[in-house]
Amino acid sequence: MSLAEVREEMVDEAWAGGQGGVGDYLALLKPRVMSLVIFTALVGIAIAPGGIHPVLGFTALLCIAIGAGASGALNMWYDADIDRVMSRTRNRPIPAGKVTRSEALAFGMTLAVLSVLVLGLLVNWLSAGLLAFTIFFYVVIYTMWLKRSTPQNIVIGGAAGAFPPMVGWAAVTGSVSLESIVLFLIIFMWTPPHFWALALFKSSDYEAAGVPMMPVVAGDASTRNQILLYSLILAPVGVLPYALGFGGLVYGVTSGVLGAAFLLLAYRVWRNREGDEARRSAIRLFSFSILYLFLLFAVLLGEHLAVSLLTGVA
Ligand code: HEM
Ligand SMILES: CC(C)=CCC/C(C)=C/CC/C(C)=C/COP(=O)(O)OP(=O)(O)O
Repeated sequence: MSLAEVREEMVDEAWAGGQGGVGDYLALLKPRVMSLVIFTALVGIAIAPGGIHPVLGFTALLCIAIGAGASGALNMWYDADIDRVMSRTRNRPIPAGKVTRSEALAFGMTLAVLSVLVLGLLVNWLSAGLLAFTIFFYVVIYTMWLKRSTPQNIVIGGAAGAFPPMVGWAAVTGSVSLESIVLFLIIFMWTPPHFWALALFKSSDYEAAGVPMMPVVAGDASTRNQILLYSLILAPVGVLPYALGFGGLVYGVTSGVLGAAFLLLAYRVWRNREGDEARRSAIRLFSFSILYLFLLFAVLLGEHLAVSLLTGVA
């Protein structure tokens, strides 16, 4: 069945009520992926200079979390046809028949509007504007446009995932400064190797769904070259917070070691092109990519908190 036929069939189902429970609505928020998005936003909030009242800081984080979840629900609303075809996603609430597309749309829109309004009214409008832009970028620019039209989809669209620390930083400072741009750049350079490593061993899924992901369009060899290229840029960009003085020595050393490990795994993906070893290398890089980003931001946060405690400066 083509995507157009799948979409047609789903329109007929759209107004029949689903039997979704709380768990299905929670799944619409893509909680596992969004947990790391939310963590990077938390770090943006925590290391921004000047500090913020804890209640407001918590409110900002909650709004970012709800906005991120809302964008996940809107992504699942639009991508229901693709999700039904791919083995990795066919048990999601919409293809599984638990939630209808219109229910997901209403749920996502309500949460998106609420998260932006509350952030604007209670914290500041710069961060609310950035949050609205991030949701728009993921749902409209990435999901509705680029994902189905170009193999550069995740390079450009992936910028959405890089905004959350900048939103957090803006919630505290009311500004966008070099530091938050560097945090953006780290996630921006990280996204292509993170996703293409997975796409290398899931490419048949994307091919079946007609999604022009890099390995489907340009082939595995070109994807491997590009993974290595982005990893070569990512490793030094990851050290920039230290070079610019907002990450301490512990961060400097850790980011250097983590960057070297990332590069080594990317090199192995580049070198191992055949059989089981190729698959294992790609899975290893994908899994490590998540640990890499988590540890990088965790060390930045941990060292910042430790120094603040020792010097008494928040
Ligand atoms: C356009 C950019 C991105 C694409 C296409 C992408 C794609 C994916 C896919 C397909 C998975 C596989 C499993 C799943 O669906 O749960 C995944 C897992 C994951 N991604 Fe990404 N990702 C992107 C950006 C990000 C960003 C920005 C973050 C966080 C900062 C992130 C964090 C994660 C995490 C934590 C997992 C593991 C989830 C689990 O344990 O199941 N991803 N990603
Ligand atoms: C604050 C805020 C709005 C944050 C949004 C952050 C964001 C854009 C994260 C992107 C991560 C993600 C789930 C990509 C999946 O791509 P996909 O949708 O192609 O993956 P799929 O095949 O699993 O649906």
